[in-house]
Amino acid sequence: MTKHLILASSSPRRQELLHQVKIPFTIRKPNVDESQVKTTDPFEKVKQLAIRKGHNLQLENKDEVLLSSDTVVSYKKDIFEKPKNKEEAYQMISTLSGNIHEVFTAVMIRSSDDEFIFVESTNVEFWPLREEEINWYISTNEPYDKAGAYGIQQTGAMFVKQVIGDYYNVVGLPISRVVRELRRFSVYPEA
Ligand SMILES: Cc1cn([C@H]2C[C@H](O)[C@@H](COP(=O)(O)OP(=O)(O)OP(=O)(O)O)O2)c(=O)[nH]c1=O
Repeated sequence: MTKHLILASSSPRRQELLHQVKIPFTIRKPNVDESQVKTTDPFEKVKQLAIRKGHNLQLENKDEVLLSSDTVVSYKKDIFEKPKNKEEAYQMISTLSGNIHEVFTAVMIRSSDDEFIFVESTNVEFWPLREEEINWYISTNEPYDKAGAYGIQQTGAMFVKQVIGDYYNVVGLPISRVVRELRRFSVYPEA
């Protein structure tokens, strides 16, 4: 029997990507204090955050399947989440300038009798950036709701020299793998 997806996320990108592949869903927003997760390892961090978001909400019946997710940007030993202000946004983008960084997204899928979590990683290379273009980009206000202070799917595209791995993972959900894993939970696209 087909089950119904509950998206435990307020990210507009995750909603758009599920719409793009025609998976019907209902949004239920988790309320999680992300500062409780202390690990400095990006793989562990996204995993623990996705688990917290997923377990913050109740499954209301056996026909529901819940999906939660978390994305961070990582360069060398640093983890970049959403910048809190202009200075943090500048610091993040200037660190990424001219370098290859990694984007980690964890996805947790759970039903009343099963649970599965995976982490996908994508490498992104930025062109060397000028101070003026970084400041101009920050003035568009695009960085503030995005891990690493850029949106590859928006104006941030102008920084990207190459993407190695799943592009959609950078946007916040590795959608083709998600479709495959959801099938195992009896959640399918609808025409
Ligand atoms: C790197 C990058 C991140 N992002 C976004 C994806 C995520 O929405 C956000 C990382 O923050 P998250 O904490 O993963 O997600 P969120 O707070 O937006 O939503 P929720 O916790 O309710 O699921 O950064 C982009 O949109 N484009 C990009 O290029």
